[in-house]
Amino acid sequence: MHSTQHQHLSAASTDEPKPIVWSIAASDSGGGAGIQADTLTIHDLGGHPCNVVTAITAQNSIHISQLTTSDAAVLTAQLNCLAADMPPKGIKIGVLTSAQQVRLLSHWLQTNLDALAAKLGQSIPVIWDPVMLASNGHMLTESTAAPSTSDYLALAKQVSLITPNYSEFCRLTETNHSENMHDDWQQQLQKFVQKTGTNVLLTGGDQASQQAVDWLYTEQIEHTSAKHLQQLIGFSSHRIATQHNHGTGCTYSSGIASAMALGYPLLDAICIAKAYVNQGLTAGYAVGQGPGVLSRNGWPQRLSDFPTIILPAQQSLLLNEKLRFTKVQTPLQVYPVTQSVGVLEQVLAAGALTVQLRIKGSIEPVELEQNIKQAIDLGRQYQAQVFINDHWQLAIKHHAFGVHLGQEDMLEADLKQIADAGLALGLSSHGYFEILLAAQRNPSYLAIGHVFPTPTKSMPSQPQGLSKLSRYGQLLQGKLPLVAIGGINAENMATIKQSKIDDIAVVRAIEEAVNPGLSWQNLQHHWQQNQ
Ligand SMILES: Cc1ncc(COP(=O)(O)OP(=O)(O)O)c(N)n1
Ligand SMILES: Cc1ncsc1CCOP(=O)(O)O
Ligand SMILES: [Mg+2]
Repeated sequence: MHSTQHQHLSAASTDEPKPIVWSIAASDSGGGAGIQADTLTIHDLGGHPCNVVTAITAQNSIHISQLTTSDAAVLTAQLNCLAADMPPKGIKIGVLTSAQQVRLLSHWLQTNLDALAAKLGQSIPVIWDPVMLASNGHMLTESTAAPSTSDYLALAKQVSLITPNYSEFCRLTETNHSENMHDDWQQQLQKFVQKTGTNVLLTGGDQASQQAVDWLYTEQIEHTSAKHLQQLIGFSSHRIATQHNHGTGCTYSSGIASAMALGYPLLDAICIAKAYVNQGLTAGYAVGQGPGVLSRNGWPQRLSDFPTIILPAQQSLLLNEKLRFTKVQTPLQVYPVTQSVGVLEQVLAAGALTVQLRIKGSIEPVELEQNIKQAIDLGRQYQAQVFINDHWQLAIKHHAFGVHLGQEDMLEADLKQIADAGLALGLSSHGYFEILLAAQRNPSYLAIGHVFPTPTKSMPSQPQGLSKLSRYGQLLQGKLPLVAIGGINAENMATIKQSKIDDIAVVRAIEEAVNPGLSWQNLQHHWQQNQ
């Protein structure tokens, strides 16, 4: 790659305006948690931090010696002043010390959030970390003016996500807290989410298990497959043994707010923030005599820092067995995807070694099977890798080289049967969450899309763009073949090369060409030239 192209890519990501993220939280004079942890997180992940200080603590690494609450006028002045000039693309709420503060903020959000969102032309994610107790055991709510459960409920209804640990969740739901959560925590979680209409991420930080699992119960999430709504989803990582964990919860919630402010949907933002926390804990360090703080090392890029995704409703994905799919034998390079057996034959004759038959719409079963069989026979004739989209049973029946499945199909199909039949498997993904979920199935290649806007398919996700694509490329480079798809053509294909993605898949660039074979050769030539 030319050095000018490298410069172009880094300039493209740094030139983007930094999204403003508000942290509404308490100051930690020790610099490990609260406003200070949020500010470091927001900055480290590429946002501009703004602060609304709810309280000032005199605090070191061992204890809090004083807590001074901001009064209503001070709180309101900060909120209004920022709203007038620095509207947020994400908000994180931390310590609120009193019933008055909780009520004030509920009311302020109810009155102002929609107008701010309208001004920005997008919804504003609000992440509430209902911290009530500091990690050193100090109460952060005033005992004489503690918020009631109905105060908390009113605020819960104004936010997009709440991130309590188990004991905070018990306080929010008025359940008794024992050492470990009660057996019925799943029902409690579901009930609370249904009552408030708000997503809840029950964090496992205060549990003792070897795996640190955070359980999300979803309600409404923008730009996300309907399959993941009203569902329980686990985000699991090995618990990192360190005492330098002061500020973990603040970092997690402000990390989610920052990633959402950068345009990642909620499920992706949780993956990013958890990886950021794990990265910080791994290199945590002491700053006083007590527990130390998380290290700050920028955007997480190590796959091992990212969580394993658990979907309890999808029994097929709970298989412990690692499935082995046939590997792709040659790089996919420019990978044509077409609904026409005629086009498929033309690109094979022109030299394409990997192609996909993607038949959509209503078609007689007999004709469908005939088309699939013809495509597979052509693959044999040209010694090419023919993938069949969606129809995995027919692909197995007629011994295709491989099957391509979308995220939804992946949850329904019998992947073990595909692996046992010796077929290759390509999986689609649209962002970090789906990438991690698909990568856990060990596919032969992973498609990432849609990179640019495309009329070929309507999807809940938004176009990924080149900055996000580069991040996915950095995360997975060398781990499995990566294919970019969506809106790619001769004019923009060179920009994809900068993102460390190995291959590209195209529909219209081939199907709409007067001569599909020649078009494939031209695209392939340009792609190889940019090596
Ligand atoms: C190479 C490649 N990538 C992505 C897709 C999309 O597959 P899927 O998500 O199953 O959507 P449909 O193609 O079925 O609409 C693909 N076909 N090929
Ligand atoms: C099937 C599919 N999946 C993600 S984008 C896409 C369509 C890509 O089509 P085109 O190359 O015409 O933009
Ligand atoms: Mg499909």
